[in-house]
Amino acid sequence: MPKTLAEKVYDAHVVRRTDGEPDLLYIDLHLVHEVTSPQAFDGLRAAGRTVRRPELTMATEDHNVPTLDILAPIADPISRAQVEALRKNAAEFGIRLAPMGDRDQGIVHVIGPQLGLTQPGMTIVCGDSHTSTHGAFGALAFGIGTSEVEHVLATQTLPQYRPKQMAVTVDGELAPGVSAKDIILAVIAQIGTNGAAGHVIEYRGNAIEALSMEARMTICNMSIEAGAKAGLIAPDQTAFDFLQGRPHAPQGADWDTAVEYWSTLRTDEGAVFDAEVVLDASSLMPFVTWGTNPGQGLPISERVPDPAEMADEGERRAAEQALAYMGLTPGTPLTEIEVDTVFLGSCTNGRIEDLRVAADLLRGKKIDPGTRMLVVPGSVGVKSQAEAEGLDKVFVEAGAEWRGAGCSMCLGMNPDQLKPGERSASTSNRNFQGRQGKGGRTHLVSPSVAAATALTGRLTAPADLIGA
Ligand SMILES: CC(C)[C@H](C(=O)O)[C@@H](O)C(=O)O
Ligand code: SF4
Repeated sequence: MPKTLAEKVYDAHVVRRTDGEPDLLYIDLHLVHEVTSPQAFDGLRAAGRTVRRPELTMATEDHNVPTLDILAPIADPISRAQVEALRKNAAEFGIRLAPMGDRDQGIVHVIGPQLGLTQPGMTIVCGDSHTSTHGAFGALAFGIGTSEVEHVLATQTLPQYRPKQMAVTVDGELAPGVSAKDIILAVIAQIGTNGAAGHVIEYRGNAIEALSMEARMTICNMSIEAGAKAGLIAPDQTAFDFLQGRPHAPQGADWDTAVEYWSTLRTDEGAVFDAEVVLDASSLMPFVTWGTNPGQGLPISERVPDPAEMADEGERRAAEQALAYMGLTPGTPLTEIEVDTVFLGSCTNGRIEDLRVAADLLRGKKIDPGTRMLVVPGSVGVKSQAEAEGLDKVFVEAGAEWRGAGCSMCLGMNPDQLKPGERSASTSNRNFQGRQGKGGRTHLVSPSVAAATALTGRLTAPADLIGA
């Protein structure tokens, strides 16, 4: 029977299948961070268990780490306790850890691909919803809860039910200044934050095939914001080129064998999807969110929507609440919304290509004097690469702050936060109430919109900078 890519990867990892019970899946790679792992390790300890395959497990510090003064003790007691617990647990259970200051440290979803740990055809889990990022390589990658983290640590397996399959097909050519972030924001605006619930999304079509790995990761990263369990893309030459030569990628004859297998990882002709969504890339504009969930987004040329014009009662109420929280008035052109903060970073858009795109727009210019811009590389590796290319200088000369690696202002679990009432343009993936700090207001944008916005102090499309 013809199978989808996700079904192939899933079926290749089933170690036990019994009627009326979930399948038991083998897990190839388990990524760990400080927030969702302490209780899992406590559970192991209490049961006298060990980690079944420590060499398939890798930990990093990302959510709670400051991006300034990383040698000083972490001020916040909860953050400090979580980071210290991870260090103790990694040492006790024999797991590799990239602590603050280590050259491999960074956001868990940035370092996996960077180190070549993330590979096509794998099952990858982490106690973190944006684990879907790794699906860009044709891996079945998804977030798990802390009790599941404990299960994977103890057994290297996970009970699962077979997910449903959704195809998101994107054909056509993106206009200049329109990026992967705009594709995924448009998809979520179209299907809603619950639109892919219970499904694994496969992104396909020539617009997806034309994307770099960084851009594919941006798209897969936000699958969860459409409610999906995971998102993936068939691995191709672009994926193989990205991986070749990375520290954990196969080498020599093993590389050739791996590529041969990886090349079979595509959806068979005639495979059936439970749902299909189609998008025309050539019709897309830069997208920005106006509300408090990632589905509340519009092309930047539009105006703040009027809840009164929304037919659906639930949608109308959600929009009313969102606008009240965001302090926005219906009918305001989105490009007139002024921000005080621009955040460029996160596991959605904190990779080298994202920094390059933004630096290209900022080179030789100054950001708006009333706006602060934080540039936070997703990992120490991204930071070093950017510095080797002189991007840090471009940002600093433009008036932005160049920081250390971590989740930073993506979420309020570290010192980088919005103050109540402050408004950001942010390249991250969630605009929930209080996400970037209590009372903070978030507009999700692409890296190029972030840079253009930093220059003007209001939501701005890169195309509108021409001649400015
Ligand atoms: C802290 C962690 C559990 C959380 C997640 O699962 O996604 C965080 O990374 C986020 O982005 O909200
Ligand atoms: S960067 Fe943001 S979305 Fe990604 S793992 Fe960190 S907190 Fe979660």
